Amino acid sequence: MEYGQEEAPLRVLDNLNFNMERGDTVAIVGPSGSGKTTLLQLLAALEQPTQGKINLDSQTLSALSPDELADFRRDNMGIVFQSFHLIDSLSALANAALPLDIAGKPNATQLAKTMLDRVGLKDRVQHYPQQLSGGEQQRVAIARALVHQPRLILADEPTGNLDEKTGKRVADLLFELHAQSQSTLVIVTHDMRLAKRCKRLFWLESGKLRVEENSELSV
Ligand SMILES: Nc1ncnc2c1ncn2[C@@H]1O[C@H](COP(=O)(O)OP(=O)(O)OP(=O)(O)O)[C@@H](O)[C@H]1O
Repeated sequence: MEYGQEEAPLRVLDNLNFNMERGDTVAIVGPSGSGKTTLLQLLAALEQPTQGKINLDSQTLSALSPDELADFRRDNMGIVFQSFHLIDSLSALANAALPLDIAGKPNATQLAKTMLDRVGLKDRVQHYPQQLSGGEQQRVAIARALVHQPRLILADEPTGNLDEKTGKRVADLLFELHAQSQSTLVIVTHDMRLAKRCKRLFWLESGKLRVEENSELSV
């Protein structure tokens, strides 16, 4: 994966080749600037690889048009962004219901309420993002990412902005929801305690990937 102009491209990821199994938990780790977010964006098809391809089950993501990609993402992925990306003009409930609303599901509000309850925000459903703490906003973002039970959950530094206690709570929640839905969970993190809760560690450095099976899984 390269960024930038043709005459001076910046090669961020170089010849990566890996598989993930359904139900896997993967932590993407590595120094700042090593391409962790880039890799997550590629998996989310928010960026396209300069060379090579990414398949999710039998679907090659780069073969899809932007509209098809948006539909594919909506149906199959839940993305938790580092800076939440909540919509300020929508309540917590409307934010959490968004993926289902967009997909035209009739019971979107009820499912979003149930999900907000599960993330401990039953009493905050009518609050707007600016009326919520960082941890609460992150939990709304998780509820929104998981409300449609995606096959693939992608989370970029999901605990990065949170204090230790809230961070642990948010991480517990991600793993719990992952276990219940048998989805594949991919987390970008600097936090090795969080990374070690994953079955596999993807170490990125100087554009290369080293995959390590986690023998000391600490859930
Ligand atoms: N849109 C872009 N255009 C040009 N260069 C980019 C772009 N996005 C990222 N980069 C560069 O690619 C490299 C990898 O960035 P990336 O954000 O993937 O790293 P990271 O490992 O997630 O870093 P951090 O841990 O600091 O968040 C960096 O050198 C960055 O400057």
